[in-house]
Amino acid sequence: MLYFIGLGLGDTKDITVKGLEIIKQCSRVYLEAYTSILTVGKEALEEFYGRELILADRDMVEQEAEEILKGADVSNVAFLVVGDPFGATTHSDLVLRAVNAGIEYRVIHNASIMNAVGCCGLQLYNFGETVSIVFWTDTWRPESFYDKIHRNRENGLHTLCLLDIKVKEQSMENLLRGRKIYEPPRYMSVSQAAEQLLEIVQNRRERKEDLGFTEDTICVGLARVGAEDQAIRAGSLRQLASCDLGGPLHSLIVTGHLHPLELDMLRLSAVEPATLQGLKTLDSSTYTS
Ligand SMILES: C[S@@+](CC[C@H](N)C(=O)[O-])C[C@H]1O[C@@H](n2cnc3c(N)ncnc32)[C@H](O)[C@@H]1O
Repeated sequence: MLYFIGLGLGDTKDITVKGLEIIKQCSRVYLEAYTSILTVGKEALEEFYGRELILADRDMVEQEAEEILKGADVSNVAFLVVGDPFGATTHSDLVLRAVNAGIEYRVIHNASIMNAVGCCGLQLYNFGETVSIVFWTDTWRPESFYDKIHRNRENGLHTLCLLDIKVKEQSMENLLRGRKIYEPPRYMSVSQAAEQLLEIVQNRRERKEDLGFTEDTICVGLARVGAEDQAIRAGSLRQLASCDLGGPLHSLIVTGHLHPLELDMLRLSAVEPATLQGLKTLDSSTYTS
């Protein structure tokens, strides 16, 4: 059996009892290490689970999947994923490979960033399509995520923006020389994402194009959701561009239509209370309906 086990978002202890019991009786345990991270690190997980973990990077999962599947038809193998195994990243390819190889699989779910963002007070029902914001380079500066956010806002919906993670990247020089030397990992911060969005707003303004949102649109920055030191900041896009939320991982929400209850929740984490002050509120009796 191949088990896909979600580890949750915070620390070692967020694994479910069921997940932990399964890990303890698996012959091999892989830790997927490229779509998300737990800031506690691999060693802390190994100590808590009492098991050695095999790091599974993108190359291993995408090109050497047979290695992971080896023997899973006669013994139990676990594939650990931070968050939920099917939250944002589906790992469908590995599921299909297992099924094609006649290997049974089972999923042990856990909290995902896809639902935990509700902690900022925005209703999960009011979110549209999730987008990924990628690190720009000198020569590659896509703007497609801006259009998706724009479309969500036209429908009054909030947009969860997942922010780029770069692990095991090679510099152009090392790549060309075939040297397996990797750059330090990079995790996009809320301020970096907001900077890129502000630049797109500016570009579109110069090109006199339709603006889906501006520097004054209310956004929410979230960092290390689920961890003891999680941080949430609500403010304008411009304010979030100069907001330091500390270590990874970060997510950004661009709000759509705000219900008064959502607005009151956002006020609890306002960067600058005055920014959210002018926006309309409802009489609190409305909340109970
Ligand atoms: C591919 S998604 C995560 C998928 C993961 N399996 C899950 O269910 O949460 C990775 C992105 O989600 C966001 N993210 C994940 N965990 C987070 C956390 N604890 N706090 C804030 N953002 C987080 C970051 O933007 C990160 O780059």
